[in-house]
Amino acid sequence: MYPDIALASASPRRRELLAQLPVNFTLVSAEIDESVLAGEEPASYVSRLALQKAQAGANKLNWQLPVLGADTSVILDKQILGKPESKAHFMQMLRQLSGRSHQVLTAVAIVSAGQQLQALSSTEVWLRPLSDTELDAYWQSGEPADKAGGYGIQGLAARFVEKIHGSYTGVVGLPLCETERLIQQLRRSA
Ligand SMILES: Cc1cn([C@H]2C[C@H](O)[C@@H](COP(=O)(O)OP(=O)(O)OP(=O)(O)O)O2)c(=O)[nH]c1=O
Repeated sequence: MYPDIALASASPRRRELLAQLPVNFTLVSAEIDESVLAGEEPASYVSRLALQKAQAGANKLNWQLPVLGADTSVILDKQILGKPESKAHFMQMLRQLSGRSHQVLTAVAIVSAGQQLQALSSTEVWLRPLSDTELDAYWQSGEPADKAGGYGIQGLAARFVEKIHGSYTGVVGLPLCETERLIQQLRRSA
């Protein structure tokens, strides 16, 4: 069937989540520079990146299809934590996240030739205290490497999570409630 939308993402999680909505989609790659700008607030950062991913995807497709982009970051005391660059970086991040709560922000953007739609999902996640031995074993699993904040709530790190307040799918990378709402808005305006 002809796709309604393109997903500008290399993330298998986003692909699986979007497949849960009644929408036909195709994939497009969109590499962008993910550096944080000087003085940039976390919410502005994730929103800008989601939009840039969608725009980069739309450019590749010559704006023939609406394109969806998303970005997830872990925020601790206004500090933006991206993916771990090394084991040392991972240990440093998870020691900071251990035994307290942090925020996970996921921004979603849909761009088409005529419009730009955006949503922001914010979730508070509480991790229990984590020992260095547990963290070492978790790093060896390979799971943390491609995850913002160095953990995956949907994977082996599930047992570290005491509670969450907000959107589970938002933490995994694509808040489905907000995303479906944006797709409906797009259809209404078509
Ligand atoms: C906190 C958390 C993040 N993540 C993932 C979601 C995102 O894929 C990733 C954050 O990196 P992003 O830069 O948002 O996305 P990405 O590089 O994986 O994919 P894209 O091509 O769309 O840019 O971390 C989880 O899978 N589980 C979690 O619990």
